[in-house]
Amino acid sequence: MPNKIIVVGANHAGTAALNTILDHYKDVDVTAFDANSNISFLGCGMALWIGGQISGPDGLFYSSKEILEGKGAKIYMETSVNSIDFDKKTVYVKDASGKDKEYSYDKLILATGSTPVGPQLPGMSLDNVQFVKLYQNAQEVIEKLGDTSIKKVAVVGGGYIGVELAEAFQRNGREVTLIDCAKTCLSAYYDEMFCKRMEKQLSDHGIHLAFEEKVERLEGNTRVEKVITDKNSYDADMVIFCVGFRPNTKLGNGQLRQFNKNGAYETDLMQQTSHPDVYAVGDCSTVYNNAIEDTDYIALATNAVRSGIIAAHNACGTELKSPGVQGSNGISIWGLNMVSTGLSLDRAKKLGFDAAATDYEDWQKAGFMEKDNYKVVIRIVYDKKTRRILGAQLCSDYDISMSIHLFSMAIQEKVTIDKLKLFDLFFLPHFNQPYNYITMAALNAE
Ligand SMILES: Cc1cc2nc3c(=O)[nH]c(=O)nc-3n(C[C@H](O)[C@H](O)[C@H](O)COP(=O)(O)OP(=O)(O)OC[C@H]3O[C@@H](n4cnc5c(N)ncnc54)[C@H](O)[C@@H]3O)c2cc1C
Ligand SMILES: NC(=O)c1ccc[n+]([C@@H]2O[C@H](COP(=O)([O-])OP(=O)(O)OC[C@H]3O[C@@H](n4cnc5c(N)ncnc54)[C@H](O)[C@@H]3O)[C@@H](O)[C@H]2O)c1
Repeated sequence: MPNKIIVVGANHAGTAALNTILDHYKDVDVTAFDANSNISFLGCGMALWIGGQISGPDGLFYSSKEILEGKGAKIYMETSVNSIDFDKKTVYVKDASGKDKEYSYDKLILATGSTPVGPQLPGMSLDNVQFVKLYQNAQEVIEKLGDTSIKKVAVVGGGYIGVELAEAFQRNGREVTLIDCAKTCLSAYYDEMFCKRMEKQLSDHGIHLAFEEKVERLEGNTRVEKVITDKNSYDADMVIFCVGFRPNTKLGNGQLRQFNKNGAYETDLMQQTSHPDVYAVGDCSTVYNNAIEDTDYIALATNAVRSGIIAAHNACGTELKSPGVQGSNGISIWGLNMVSTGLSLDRAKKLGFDAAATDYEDWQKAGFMEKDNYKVVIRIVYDKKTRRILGAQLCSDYDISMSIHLFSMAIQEKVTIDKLKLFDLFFLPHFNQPYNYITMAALNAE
């Protein structure tokens, strides 16, 4: 077992690694550095906070320096790791008081996460042009929203963050324009028929949609006033950019093997990098995607936590391999719930699969259940040659979120669409129908 483990970055992935080491390996000397002043901020709460759906940010943290130190770790906050000598196994840091220090390790876990993509456009340095990632970003936006002259908010990027924030700003009493260069919102996660349903939900609630538009510049004096796209101009007192994340790999650039698509640290199933003593976890690293049966980049808190646990056990000498991931995800906007896992039909085809989809729409519960009964739309994507399930999407005003886990497991275990046809699903009128839409969609598959 190694004596000394250093964890760089102590947000979701780093905290998961630290907790695993502290809970299971009593004799390890574990030290963590984080450049920020807080640990474990749940970014998912930012929209709920802005939209007034929760009363404040207090519940959005589940760990702290004190909690981790109480379990035996040494935690240095506001301490940036500036460089690493991977041969000498030494990290070089600048501590909170500005002093340079160095620390040696036996095993290193990199959990340096990601940073929001910032397009290089004229006007990006104007006031009220915001990014949303850290707790401090959320605080700043909330503080600025105290200014009632901020009436119009433009959200650039209609992915998960953008759609959630569009709802949040509208709930907050602002006029919202949601801009995306793609044809629709959430297009990385869902096929068009699901995206269109979300589009309708957004426009029914007053969000102005501007899709297939490319932002060219921002205009204003000191404060932003306009977003100029290749097709239109929108008045905006605040502009939020949420056009994706980029892995933060400054410390290992050129020294550790990197994913050809975006430079994330390439890891194996044990989260080990190209250097045997170095692991990488969370948003700075790759995962194995079972749907494509290959290495991939999927930035999610869930993957951060799982990869943190895996790296910690391996760094401490217990071999643990990841079963891979499916990128399962979900969103709930004004009560419209959508969940997906694996590949959409569109993405499967783009990746070269001979893919097909089987769709079904029905009521959630038996027809005689007059209350709280909602329509559900399901799509299951499968490979026509191997019959392997590649993905699934569900959409309803009913809470169908738990159904997606079945498909996540099916993709992980390489279940075929035919196996799903007579799969045992219970029936109780309070919950579902004897001819369950999952069964019906599978039975209808060609
Ligand atoms: C608004 C928003 C909503 C989200 N909602 C969801 C959701 O609903 N579900 C979901 O699964 N995911 C969601 N995500 C994504 C999720 O937050 C990320 O996938 C997750 O934060 C990744 O965790 P991480 O620990 O790998 O990286 P990060 O959260 O990026 O943390 C990296 C840490 O490393 C530290 N660090 C970096 N470089 C250094 C250095 N050189 N020295 C010291 N410290 C360093 C940073 O200070 C930071 O604390 C959301 C993200 C945002 C922004
Ligand atoms: N509910 C959840 O699970 C949840 C919630 C929030 C964030 N997240 C994760 O956090 C990460 C970051 O989220 P995100 O919303 O920033 O990324 P995203 O990948 O979900 O969406 C980015 C969007 O920006 C658009 N875009 C890209 N460049 C653009 C440009 N120049 N102009 C206009 N539009 C542009 C894309 O078409 C896409 O729709 C993702 O991995 C996401 O899955 C997950």
